[in-house]
Order: sequence, then C-alpha cells, then structure tokens
Amino acid sequence: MKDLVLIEGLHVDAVIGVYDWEKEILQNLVFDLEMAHDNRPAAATDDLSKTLDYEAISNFIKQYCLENTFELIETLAERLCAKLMDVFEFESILMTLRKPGAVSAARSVGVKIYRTR
Ligand SMILES: Nc1nc2c(c(=O)[nH]1)N=C([C@H](O)[C@@H](O)CO)CN2
Repeated sequence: MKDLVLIEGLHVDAVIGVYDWEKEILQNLVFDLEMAHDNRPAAATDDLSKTLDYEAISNFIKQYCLENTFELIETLAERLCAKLMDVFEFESILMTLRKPGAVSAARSVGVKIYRTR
C-alpha cells in the first residue's frame, strides 16, 4: 500500500452544466482526492517542500474552477486531473467529484476517476 495525501470535502463554486440556465449561475461542487506519494522524505526532514502541499493543491483547484467552465463534470474531472499531474508530483490520483445540488432526490451525484503516470 502506498502513502497517500488526502483532500476531503473541498467545496468549490463553479459554472458547470449542460443546460442554458446552468451557464448563468454558480453551483457547488465537492472534491475528494487521494494522491499517492512517498511521505517518508517529508517525515524524515519535517520539510513541506518534500511532500504534496494539500493547501496549495486546494487553492489550485479553486482557481481552476473559477477560470474554466464545462458542461460535464466528467470533463472537469479529466482536465483538472491532467493539470494537477503537470504541476504536482504525485504518482497517481483518485478524484471523486460530486455535484450535490444536481438531483434533488439524491444526496449527491458525481464521478470518480483514477489516473496514474
Ligand atoms: N454523467 C453526467 N450526467 C449528467 C451531467 C454530468 O455532468 N454528468 N450533468 C447534467 C446536468 O448538467 C445536471 O447536473 C443538471 O441538473 C445531467 N446529467
């Protein structure tokens, strides 16, 4: 089992959706991330620069969602994972992206993708 760095329940507002009315409003999205990374070098040195900075990654996701609009949450998840892989040095990522307001009868709906280098 590999070490992981986690982000759970990251709430982000975004313009996202298939329908015209959705292109005029912000909707809440919730991200969960599991990123595989060897945590031993950071633990041995107590040095933030040797790990994945979950604060920096959270801020990156918020900024990306502010600057980009898509119809499908599948597209957002795929493109965001690709960008995160370019910028941050994890071995793999499991991203769950939920759109809690989309289906009123459901607690949440969403997608989950796993990408590796
Ligand atoms: N698999 C998906 N299904 C649907 C999506 C989506 O992004 N992925 N989006 C919509 C609409 O935008 C919906 O959220 C409006 O309530 C419908 N189905």
